[in-house]
Amino acid sequence: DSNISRYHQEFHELGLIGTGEFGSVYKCINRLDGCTYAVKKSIKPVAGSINEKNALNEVYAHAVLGKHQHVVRYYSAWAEDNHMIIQNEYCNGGSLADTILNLEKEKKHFTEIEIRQLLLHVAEGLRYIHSMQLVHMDIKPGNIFISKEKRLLAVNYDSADDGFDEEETIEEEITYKIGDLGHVTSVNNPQVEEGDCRYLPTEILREDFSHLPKADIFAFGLTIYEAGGGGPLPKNGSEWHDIRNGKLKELPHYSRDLNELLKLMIHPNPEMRPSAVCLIQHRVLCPFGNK
Ligand SMILES: Cn1cc(CCO)c2c3c(c(-c4ccccc4Cl)cc21)C(=O)NC3=O
Repeated sequence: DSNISRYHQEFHELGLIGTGEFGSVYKCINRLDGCTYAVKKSIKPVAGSINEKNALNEVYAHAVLGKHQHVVRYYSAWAEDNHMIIQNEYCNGGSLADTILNLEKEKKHFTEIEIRQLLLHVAEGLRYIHSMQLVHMDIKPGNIFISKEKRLLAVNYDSADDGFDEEETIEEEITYKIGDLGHVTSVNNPQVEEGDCRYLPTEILREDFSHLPKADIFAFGLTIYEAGGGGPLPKNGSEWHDIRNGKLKELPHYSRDLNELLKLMIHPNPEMRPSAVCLIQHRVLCPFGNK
């Protein structure tokens, strides 16, 4: 019956995990399958408006980008009492933006190995999206979500005199996933909804949409630069232009190779930036030469 909300019928709301102009996101347990989901509720856009086009875009993109381990999974979407609701995979480790903030607070940084793992996961997700002739158009730390899974690695029994005592070695497996498909569009579609200006390449500002996948690579390069401690990124002004002229501060904790790769990813000429496929084969990501 229409006046009982499907949302409250199907989900037990655990709490608010994010708000913004996009709407509000709740951590919910599905009453039927007992699993946890991230559910975004946004005001239903006016029929025929840009917002409605974007809202439908997001659902179409999720439907096309079915299951990939480095893209946040979509389960369902529906409209009720003037709201649009989308039910996605819940990633229990927060966003990359949260991690970067926490690292800055504790004066810590990602190791080069951790940066490479982040690069590889997101490059895999981008390769999949681009292989479907789609582009994300809003890659940034706030849209990369983290799933942490504890795994029992080993159990050691050493029999002390009073019998067994076992030691468990638990490893935490981290998976990065590309989320928020609200700006996804097709490679050949001339209508582009610009993403966050801090990660926007100049050619998009100039409405040159001839190399859209490379706009994702540009934003991805600045995302890694921020994860490596190069942030916070300018929204405008001379610093903004310096970056678009290919000027990036050296990241002192990381290899020359990695610093060179980031410079290539934000190259002013989109054709000079490596594709997602090329990134995955890049020696920085396959340091042991396993091509
Ligand atoms: C603010 N926020 C925090 C989280 C949890 C991270 O540990 C989160 C998620 C999502 C989303 C999301 C983004 C865009 C569209 C729909 C959703 Cl559900 C937003 C999220 C999403 O799709 N999956 C999430 O885990």
